[in-house]
Amino acid sequence: MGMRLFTADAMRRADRRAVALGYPSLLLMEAAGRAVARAVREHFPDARAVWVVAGKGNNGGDGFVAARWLFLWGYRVAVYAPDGQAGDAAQARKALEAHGVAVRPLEALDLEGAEVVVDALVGTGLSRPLAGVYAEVAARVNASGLPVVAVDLPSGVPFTPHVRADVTVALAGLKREHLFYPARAACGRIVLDGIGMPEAALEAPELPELLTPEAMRALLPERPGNAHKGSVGRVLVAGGYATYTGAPALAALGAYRAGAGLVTLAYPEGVPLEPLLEVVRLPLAAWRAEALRAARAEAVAVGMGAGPGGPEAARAALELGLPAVLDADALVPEVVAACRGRPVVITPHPGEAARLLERRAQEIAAHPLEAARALAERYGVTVVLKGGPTVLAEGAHLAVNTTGSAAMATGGMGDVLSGVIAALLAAGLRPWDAARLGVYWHGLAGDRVGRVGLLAHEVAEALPQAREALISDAVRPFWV
Ligand SMILES: NC(=O)C1=CN([C@@H]2O[C@H](COP(=O)(O)OP(=O)(O)OC[C@H]3O[C@@H](n4cnc5c(N)ncnc54)[C@H](O)[C@@H]3O)[C@@H](O)[C@H]2O)[C@@H](O)CC1
Ligand SMILES: [K+]
Repeated sequence: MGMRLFTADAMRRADRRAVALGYPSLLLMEAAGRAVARAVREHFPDARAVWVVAGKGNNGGDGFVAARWLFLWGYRVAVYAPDGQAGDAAQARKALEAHGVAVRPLEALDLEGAEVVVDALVGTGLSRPLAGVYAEVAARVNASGLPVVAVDLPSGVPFTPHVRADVTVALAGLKREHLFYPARAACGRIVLDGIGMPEAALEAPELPELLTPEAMRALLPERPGNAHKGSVGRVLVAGGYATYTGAPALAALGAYRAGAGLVTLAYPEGVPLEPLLEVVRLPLAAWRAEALRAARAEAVAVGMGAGPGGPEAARAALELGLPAVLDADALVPEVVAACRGRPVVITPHPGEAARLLERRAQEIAAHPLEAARALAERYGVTVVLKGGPTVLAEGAHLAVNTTGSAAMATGGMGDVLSGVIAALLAAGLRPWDAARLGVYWHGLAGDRVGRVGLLAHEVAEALPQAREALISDAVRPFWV
């Protein structure tokens, strides 16, 4: 089973399924609280005094459990919470108080002497922005500068105000707030703990898939020992325009670094292309399919730096009937609308997606999952909606990438990605597999180069070693 990205509702359903399977919910809370206590011990090994702020729901219950274990491990512990817990959370509170640990009201919060704060005010049960004493506690915790370990989610996200955590212990599964900004920025380092939740309870194929190293490794095309340059994928890159001489070259580089055997670059005659020794050049007087056939390609990437010639280049490339990646200047509604049901991957950024959906780019960026799904529905193609994180859609399937960083928001990065996906299509992968693996691998390569100042060609250069790392099991997802 692939890993899924949960919403609060979906996690509640998983909870109920676990209970229906016979799994006692108090055991989940015990495991959750203990995982939080362990996270405190591991991430702040020098701390001896931990203050816990807890709410009325199960998130608070996890906080009481964490406080009990920290107390038993010899920490100085102070716990602040309102009265009125019920069910498991009330039990967890009693178990803590049985050790003689007093729970004081939130209003009495005094952070003097604390070395770490555990934030267990609210988790997935948040129903409105924090206000009153909760908002005050969040503000005081933030202002204290003390390290914060959040239980499941930093309390208050995705609204403001919210707690800003250094470590967030995600329970049972990752939620949207752990992946998407601005909430993600409040999480700090994210560690996922399974809390003993039965696998069957977590099965939720309707939810977006999270791209994991295991799942992506399985998609890597094999490279037979007797491969030759014509047998592992021939890619045609079509693009370029007066001032955009680097974009198609970067796509060609991406395709080669992702394993293509031969890359041909078609571009308008007279465009002074960046030199790339290994690329076969195909200068054209006009964008015509007959001319492009000469490349004998198995997949095509079109649109990178094509300027106003983008739509024409795309029409000619699509006439070849090959699996295709449409990017940049090829992403106009009339062109994409002709691709329904064909093996076509489109790779818009929010601005291009806005053009295709006739919406505002801010709207797309604020609701990327919904936008990717809408694009897939409207155009009947495989969608790669680039962003932090990149979101993918095909038919009813959604996926969210887990590699890459804001360092990859630089010129040419998307061109490399188009080349990578085209190489994977040429190697025989289905569009959904080529798109998911391409996005994941590209991000992984970026992560290996650095966190700021990345150049697109460096990311392309890092693709082979990222692949080696993936194959040799040396890649850990960000939540481990
Ligand atoms: N399967 C799971 O994921 C498990 C989840 N557990 C914990 O349970 C949490 C969810 O528990 P609940 O559904 O009880 O919800 P929470 O405890 O997250 O929040 C609900 C409580 O917060 C109050 N509340 C909501 N919005 C508020 C606001 N703005 N200001 C002040 N109070 C507010 C509600 O009235 C209610 O008392 C998870 O985040 C996790 O920490 C664990 O106990 C173990 C199992
Ligand atoms: K919390």
